[in-house]
Amino acid sequence: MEAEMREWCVALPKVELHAHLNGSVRDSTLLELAKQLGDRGVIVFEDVKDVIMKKGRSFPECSKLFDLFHILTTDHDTAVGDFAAENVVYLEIRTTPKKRIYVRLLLSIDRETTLAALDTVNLAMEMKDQGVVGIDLSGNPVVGEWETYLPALEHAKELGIPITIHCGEVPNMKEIQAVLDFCPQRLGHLCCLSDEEWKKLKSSMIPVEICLTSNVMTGAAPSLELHHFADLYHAKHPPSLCTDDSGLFSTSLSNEYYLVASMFGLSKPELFRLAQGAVEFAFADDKVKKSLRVVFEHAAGKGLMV
Ligand SMILES: CNc1ncnc2c1ncn2[C@@H]1O[C@H](COP(=O)(O)O)[C@@H](O)[C@H]1O
Ligand SMILES: [Zn+2]
Repeated sequence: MEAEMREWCVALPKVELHAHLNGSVRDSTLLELAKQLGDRGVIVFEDVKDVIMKKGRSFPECSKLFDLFHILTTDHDTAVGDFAAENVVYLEIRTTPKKRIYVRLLLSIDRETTLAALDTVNLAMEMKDQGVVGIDLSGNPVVGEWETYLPALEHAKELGIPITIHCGEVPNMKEIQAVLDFCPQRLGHLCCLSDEEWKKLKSSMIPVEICLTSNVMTGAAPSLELHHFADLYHAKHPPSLCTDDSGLFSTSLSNEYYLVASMFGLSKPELFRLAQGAVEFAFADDKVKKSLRVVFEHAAGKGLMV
């Protein structure tokens, strides 16, 4: 039964709206990269080994890892980095497609690098016909002030670039209220909201990127059972299930769907509609959304809903 449900969740077409590129690198890959850097004397492998392999991750531990990600993934050991290291300035990379997948990029403003925020928005604008479809605000949630990101985010809004914001991973009433007032196209997390903010969110109908495993692992949510997904879902507030950092938290999008089924008792048709609904919150253009709708119609036609 459990295995059958897991398989069904894998077969279900899914739309991922909240995945950090470097957070999606597997820990075995990170370990391998760290080992190579250790061998070359760039880092001390023994110092980082335990951080990479540790399972429960508080925010301070996550931010330690974020710093490490930065070193590991900008140190030219990744495929694209190898080309960059030898001054290749334009790269046409080819791959044999196994299955059809649309990939779009959101550019993240990192809370720790306020100065780059405006440049990030301008870059997103420049690259809007090259796969970049939006802006995100993320990074260590206990760092930085909302006011310092606001001008760049306002600029993005004026340019018509869709925005999603990490909000309420830690209790920060002032910022949560300001973010809700800002009214981005999507919001991520929303774990630590007061009753009043909760009400405001629900009346806004802003879609929420729900990251169950991430929230439980970082301690942003008290437990899976008590996660606010259930409340939002029953209030018919639009949620979309996401992984956040599938590598960092050893999860997958199929697993997040499975967790919702096993923890909150959603049926297959309900899970199907949850996945299907996320198409409408994607930042991709209408043409892409149209073909995604067809993917779900076909899947329903093939009897996947039951
Ligand atoms: C756990 N919850 C989280 N909260 C906030 N920011 C997070 C995050 N998980 C990841 N990131 C952000 O994504 C970066 C890694 O991917 P990229 O280098 O951008 O591909 C991290 O450095 C952090 O800034
Ligand atoms: Zn995130």
